[in-house]
Amino acid sequence: MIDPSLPLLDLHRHLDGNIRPATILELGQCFDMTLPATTLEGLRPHVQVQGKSRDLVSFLAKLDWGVKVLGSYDACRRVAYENVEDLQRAGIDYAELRFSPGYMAMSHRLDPEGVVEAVIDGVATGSRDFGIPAKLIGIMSRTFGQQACERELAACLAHKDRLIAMDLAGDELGFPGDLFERHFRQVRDAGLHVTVHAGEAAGAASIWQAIKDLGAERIGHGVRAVQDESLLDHLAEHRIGIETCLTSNLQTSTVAELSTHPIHRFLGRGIPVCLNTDDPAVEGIELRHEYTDAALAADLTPAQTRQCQENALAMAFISAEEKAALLLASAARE
Ligand SMILES: O=c1[nH]cnc2c1ncn2[C@@H]1O[C@H](CO)[C@@H](O)[C@H]1O
Ligand SMILES: [Zn+2]
Repeated sequence: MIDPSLPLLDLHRHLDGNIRPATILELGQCFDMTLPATTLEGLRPHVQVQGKSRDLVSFLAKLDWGVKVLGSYDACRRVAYENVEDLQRAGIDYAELRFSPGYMAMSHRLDPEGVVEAVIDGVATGSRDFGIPAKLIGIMSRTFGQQACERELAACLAHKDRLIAMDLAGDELGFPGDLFERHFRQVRDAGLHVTVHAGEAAGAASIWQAIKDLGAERIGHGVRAVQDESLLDHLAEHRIGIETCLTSNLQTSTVAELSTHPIHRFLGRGIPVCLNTDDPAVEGIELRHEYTDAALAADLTPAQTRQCQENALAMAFISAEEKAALLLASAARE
């Protein structure tokens, strides 16, 4: 359930995991590409998870067509802009949109720094046109290795004043966090916040590593924290928030069913947890679904979903003034 007197925030949302199927079709035509289908219905199974994926890596393959059609910086600007329009349509009051410039640049050999500029521009224009505040988090896609992540990071740091944080995403089992310690040293030196995808495909040790060695202030997914009591204590004590994505966890087969999702344990231990979408277009859901249907399937009470809304505000990488403004705006709507 969503409490309308509190702001609705999505803190874990991949902009490049939220490219509209209709836009994929149009851009594919525009760049003269052969797509797996020529109609929306035909394309959907190639760009949207149907039921459950076998594992994280097969889920992630569904994002590929979305970035394959990014044949120009204008195309990148367009999907960034549409992402903000989607926030407005979804009734979201503030979002932290994350994107992997190297992944977006890859298929058409664009310059990742040009992609960063296009995304910044598209989101800024969208924010202005749709009246939704949004901030950007740069992603290093671990799936492509240490060097590719160096290049992604350099592209992001060239525009560090327009980003609030850096993240590490992709194949957690194949590319463990210890490969990226020097990358995150640069991130911290640049004064950016740190959030890391950890404890999704790998275990609690991956979360400890993200906190201790990469400097994570928030954890994406963090499902496997439940394996380690001392980690649960640490998360609660140090106010390290978990960005939970219920439907994503189900679709990646990270959890077998939502009724046994560890979010209850996290909330019960006083760990800051919030609900998020992850890759809305790929999952075929929006944030409202997470707060209603998915929350219901996970047996969350209205008091608990309300707590998640409050936690999201506390966890957001924005100033106290910006948080107060969001609270004020939602209170005024009552
Ligand atoms: O649920 C997820 N877990 C891990 N990595 C993810 C997830 N969703 C998307 N990406 C990764 O983020 C980058 C694009 O923003 C890509 O590397 C994609 O594989
Ligand atoms: Zn994610």
